[in-house]
Amino acid sequence: MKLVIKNLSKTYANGVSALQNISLTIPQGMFGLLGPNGAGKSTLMRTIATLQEADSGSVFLDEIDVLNDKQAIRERLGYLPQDFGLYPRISTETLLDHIAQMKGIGNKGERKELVASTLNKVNLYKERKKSLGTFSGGMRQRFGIAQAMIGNPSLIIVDEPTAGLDPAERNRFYNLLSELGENTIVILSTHIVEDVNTLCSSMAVICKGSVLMQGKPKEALDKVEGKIFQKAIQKSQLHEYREKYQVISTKLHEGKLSLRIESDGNPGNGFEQVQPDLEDVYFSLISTKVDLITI
Ligand SMILES: Nc1ncnc2c1ncn2[C@@H]1O[C@H](COP(=O)(O)OP(=O)(O)OP(=O)(O)O)[C@@H](O)[C@H]1O
Repeated sequence: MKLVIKNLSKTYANGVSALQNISLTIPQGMFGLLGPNGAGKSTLMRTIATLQEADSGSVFLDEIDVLNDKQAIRERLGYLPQDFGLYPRISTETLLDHIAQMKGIGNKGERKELVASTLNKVNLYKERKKSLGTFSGGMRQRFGIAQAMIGNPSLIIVDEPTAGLDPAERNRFYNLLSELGENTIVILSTHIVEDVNTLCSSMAVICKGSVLMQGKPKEALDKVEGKIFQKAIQKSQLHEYREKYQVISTKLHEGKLSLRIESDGNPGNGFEQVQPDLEDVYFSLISTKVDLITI
């Protein structure tokens, strides 16, 4: 099973070109879609989820023509949007039952069992009588996954799901997602590199509506191997260093600025070579398109 996106473009009425000829092949497993704010991730996710129209291009889930056979894809899709609307006063159990019904599970007994087992999987069974309005952010996201996974979808889309979760909830959420990735396509759209690093066997980076890379995280790392150097400088020296070097990221550490640069050879001047991580890959790609360096 794979999702094949070809030459997808979308320009909004205000002239913003959110997707510019995007082509991606997404295999089974967890796929990370990384990009900064405004990259076009949500536009792409909503288009695949048939919630908005593209101007041109095609999307196929195996033989299903996603953009033209919306009903067929909706039956096989689980979607957790970025702003997940809740019905604050309805109990968790009732709402999930309702969603299962909408997804075509007509038999009441079968639905009851499915709702119970799904709530168990996301660790909300004990909370089943509580209304969603009383949930914490992490509980809400776990409910969001429950409603996305019900009905056995072959494609699951989750849009920036870990924003605002504490580390324990984030871990729980990671575990849930990685289980889902075992026999479906799960697209995880995020600007958090750590999410992709932890979970995804393949990935893409998009920025300003274009694909900057796609492949396996390991292949992306190999491309910057031996090219990342680090040095601590004073904040006031940043401008001078940016003139001389290809600065890809900065981090404040104990009041000093830890600078990471990309260089084909050893830059000298007190720079130390470091083992690249996925964040370096991401910043190296993104820095060609947008300036993310601020202090
Ligand atoms: N309905 C809309 N009308 C006009 N412009 C829009 C609309 N939705 C998104 N945009 C613009 O399209 C671009 C891509 O937005 P999109 O929400 O797809 O990005 P994103 O990668 O999901 O960003 P974020 O991480 O901030 O959610 C942005 O410049 C955004 O301002």
